[in-house]
Amino acid sequence: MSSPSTTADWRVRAIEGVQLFLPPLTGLSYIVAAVVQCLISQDRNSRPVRLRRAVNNTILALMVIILTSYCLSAALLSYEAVDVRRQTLQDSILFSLWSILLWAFLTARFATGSPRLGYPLWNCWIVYLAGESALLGLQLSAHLPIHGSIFALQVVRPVALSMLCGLVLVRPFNKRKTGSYGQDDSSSEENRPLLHGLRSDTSYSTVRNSDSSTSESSQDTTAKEDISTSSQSLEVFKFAVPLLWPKRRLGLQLLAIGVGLCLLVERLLVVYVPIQLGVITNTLSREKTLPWQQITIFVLLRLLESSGGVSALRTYMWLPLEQYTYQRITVTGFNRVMDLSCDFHDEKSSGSVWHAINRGTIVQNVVRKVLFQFVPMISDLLIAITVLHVTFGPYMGLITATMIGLFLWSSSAISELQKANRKRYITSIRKEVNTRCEATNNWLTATYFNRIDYEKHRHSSAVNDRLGSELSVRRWLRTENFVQALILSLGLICACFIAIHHVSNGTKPVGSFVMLLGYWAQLSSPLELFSNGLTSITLDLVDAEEFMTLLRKAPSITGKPDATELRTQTGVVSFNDVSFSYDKKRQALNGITFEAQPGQTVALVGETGSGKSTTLKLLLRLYDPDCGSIEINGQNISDVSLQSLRDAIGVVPQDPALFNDTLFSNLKYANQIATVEDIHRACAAVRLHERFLSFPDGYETIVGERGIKLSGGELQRVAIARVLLKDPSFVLLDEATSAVDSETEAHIQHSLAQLTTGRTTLVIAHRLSTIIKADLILVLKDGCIVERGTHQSLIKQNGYYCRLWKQQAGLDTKTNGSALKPEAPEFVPMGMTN
Ligand SMILES: Nc1ncnc2c1ncn2[C@@H]1O[C@H](COP(=O)(O)OP(=O)(O)OP(=O)(O)O)[C@@H](O)[C@H]1O
Repeated sequence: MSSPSTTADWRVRAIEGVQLFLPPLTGLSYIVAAVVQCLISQDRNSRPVRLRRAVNNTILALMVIILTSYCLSAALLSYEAVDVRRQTLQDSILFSLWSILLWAFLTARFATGSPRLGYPLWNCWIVYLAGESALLGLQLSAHLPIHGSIFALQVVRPVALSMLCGLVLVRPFNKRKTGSYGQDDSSSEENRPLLHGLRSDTSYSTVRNSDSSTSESSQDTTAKEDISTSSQSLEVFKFAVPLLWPKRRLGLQLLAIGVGLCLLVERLLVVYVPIQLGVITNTLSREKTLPWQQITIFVLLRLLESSGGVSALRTYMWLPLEQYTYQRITVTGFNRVMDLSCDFHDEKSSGSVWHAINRGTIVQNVVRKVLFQFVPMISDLLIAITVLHVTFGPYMGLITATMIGLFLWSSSAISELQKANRKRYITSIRKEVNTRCEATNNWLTATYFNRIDYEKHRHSSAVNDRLGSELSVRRWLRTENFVQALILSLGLICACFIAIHHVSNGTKPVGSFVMLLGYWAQLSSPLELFSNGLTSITLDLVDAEEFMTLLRKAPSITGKPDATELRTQTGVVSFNDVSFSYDKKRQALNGITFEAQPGQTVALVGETGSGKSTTLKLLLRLYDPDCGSIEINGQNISDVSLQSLRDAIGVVPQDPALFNDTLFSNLKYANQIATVEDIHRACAAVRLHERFLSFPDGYETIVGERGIKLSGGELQRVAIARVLLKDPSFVLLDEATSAVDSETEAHIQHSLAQLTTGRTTLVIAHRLSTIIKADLILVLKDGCIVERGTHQSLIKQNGYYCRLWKQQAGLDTKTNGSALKPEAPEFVPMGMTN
């Protein structure tokens, strides 16, 4: 072999340039493509494609061939370099070593992760194909002397790369059905978008939105776990940053800028402290006098770098920002839950919703960890590689990069391995919280059935399950730490050899060795932080995503932007051929048509589950009908604002609930501008005023959770008093007298008569005796109106209503001795008494 005669040839320079820049540029393109892919991951078409085993193996084999060819090239070139000292050889060896590092990473990623194709990988293949082809072309045209086997390896690589790229070209990017290379990935969990099901049909998905909400919910967790931590972080960032940036708060924005500057200064300190230490050592070894000036600078830099220095200032400035973000996140989460529609609230488990709202602060944690731990860590690593590369030459840079690569790869590989453990851990935490919530919420039921011990046992086994799964996660963490410590030590040994070699040769001063030790220490801590942080951030991300799910959930019932106010002056309510189904499988209402004239009372009767409550829910727009329309005074209720609609309607529910507050506050809840006199008058109307005054604390009596400290009759009358205070135009009564004895019922009937006077009323009744004077009685069966008319006309029809009436009469005769006693209380609207 002879040295090239045309070293000044531009082609040689071009070869050097390609060899120098190809590996880092490809690495960079991989990162950029990964980020871009993650940013557009919501777009189904851009998601990576899961591969068949055969294609998978072919790709893996080709990647291994390329990796091996670089290993062989490095070995052959090194062997050649023993005899021939030539700069181009050194460049080629370095190029091979960097390529080994890159391809080892790509191959390991492809082999250990669930194999999938995506832009990042395609990108690397294409860039490398271009680079290797250019190298080959330049080498041939420059007539550079080249070893036969090295040349053969140089030819093998573009061929293998072309085959890889060919696979990309043959395989349609967006193929969704089973094709020559891909499986139908529409069902693949791996290929679900990050926030799969989080837009409208979420893990909190409603029966209405999804036929298979349960299975989807459980798959959600799996899908979330399958997505890499980095892409999850980006998703959280995309979502959280607009929420966390203090818009229109100049003071806070300045603080945020201050925090950014502190981070920058901290990075500069990371560079300068070890350099300064090296300078002191060099001065000491040269001059044998104390370099006071250098030492003072070093001490100052160390002070600034310590936890009492710049980082303390950063933390100080971060505090108001942290409070701001907490306020925004918690308030936004709570507001969203309160704004969601009835379908969500029917479906939810309160434990998981509270958990999700509380865990909203995790979003803040993720942002904080990424901003203050991960971004600085990455920049510290890049700085360390650059400084060591510049100080000790390319091999030191290579060793540092290899060590970092191995470290990060082992972290993510172990993290991948403990995916199942982590999933179990997360599930067990949820189970523990839910068990606790359910048991305490249902304490009374547990007591009725003497199941307190059972609940205690259930809770304690949930806690044990949680602790058990936590133990395996923590054990894996220890293993991870051990592996990483090993990698760090091996890296340090290699680096020390290179540094000592330079120092002993006299090419570098002793100070550079001290500087290396300083950098290594600086490298170790962020890397260890990374390994611990990765697990905690993965867990945080699952929680953060749960919170994001909540925020992304849109209410299914909303007011139209051009909604008008409801006109309530007359008070006609009409249902026009209304049909509705909760789950789109079973009809709850079918072709309901009726009209309630102003001030009239329309009664809904029928067997249980026939759709009576659903009719009232539709009028309140808790749900929208699937077809047909509901009108009030000729206005379709879906065209008026929800606010004005619900303002106009008063509801006395079957099972009234109060807040755990005083009687007075609970009554005032119905009308914030009601005076004490108004409240007393309303209570007097329902015959409760005297009774409340007789309580030791009077109106200040705390009613207990959901009003547990009041009797059923009292509760029902408080509900009526509240509607009286609200003074609505329409009244909906759902079994308002269901929980009372005959005497109380008589009182309540009196109150109801007052309440319904002049108001259009829809009333649900099981006891037909309470509605015999209603203007219109609708008899429902299986969601349809089977009979309609007044009591007398329905009895004359001798149909279903008549049978019900007779049944109840018989039942009443058996139980009370009188079927429909003439004195039995009847629901007689005030307007109908004469
Ligand atoms: N949130 C819901 N999700 C799914 N199905 C529901 C829901 N609420 C009610 N249903 C179903 O819709 C049907 C009608 O229920 P609805 O509550 O209107 O009956 P009802 O006539 O008021 O019964 P009851 O007299 O027992 O109160 C029932 O079959 C019920 O199981």
